[in-house]
Amino acid sequence: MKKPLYADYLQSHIRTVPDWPQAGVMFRDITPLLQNPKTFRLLVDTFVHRYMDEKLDMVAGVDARGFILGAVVAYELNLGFVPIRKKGKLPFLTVAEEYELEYGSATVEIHTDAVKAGDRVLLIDDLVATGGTMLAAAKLLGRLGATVVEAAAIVDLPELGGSKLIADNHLPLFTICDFAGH
Ligand SMILES: O=P(O)(O)OC[C@H]1O[C@H](OP(=O)(O)OP(=O)(O)O)[C@H](O)[C@@H]1O
Ligand SMILES: Nc1ncnc2[nH]cnc12
Repeated sequence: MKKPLYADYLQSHIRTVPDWPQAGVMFRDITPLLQNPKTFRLLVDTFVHRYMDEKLDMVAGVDARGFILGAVVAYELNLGFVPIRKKGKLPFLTVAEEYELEYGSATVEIHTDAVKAGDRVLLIDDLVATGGTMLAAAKLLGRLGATVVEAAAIVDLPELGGSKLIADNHLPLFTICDFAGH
């Protein structure tokens, strides 16, 4: 896939914090990218540019960093936004998907009326690591009968295998930059 315009510029505003939240993790911190008004605008516009001619019905964002990006992209595309949340946060009827983390497991949930059968949905998170979160979120949308047109994130960490897992599950994935070998 061709690199988006400004991919390197945007990537240069992602801060790496070694050994956070635990030893051995290189945490890719997107807060500087959001903090700077110029990079925040370019970031949002990169997604808007990619999807503005797609026939979409909804944007779904993943708890929590996917909310920051997903809501703004939805607004700019004149679409509604639905949250996919960690377990126990949504008040109405939900469906849930459990998925494996590096250690243990986690659960994400969506309201049963968040999307309709046949809806074409753009799924947004900030980052793909093992891919478990993005795949579980896509499964929830699939269980409600929606089509995930694409899963989108700012960052791919290919060494953790998520983008391959997502491709193996036939889910289209768009990311702006990756940290292979960094
Ligand atoms: O590809 P995976 O291995 O599933 O990891 C990616 C997920 O991990 C991070 O969220 P985290 O669970 O740390 O939650 P947060 O957004 O609340 O910080 C990130 O924002 C993704 O949602
Ligand atoms: N290395 C990492 N940096 C930021 N968010 C993450 N989520 C999972 N792994 C991550």
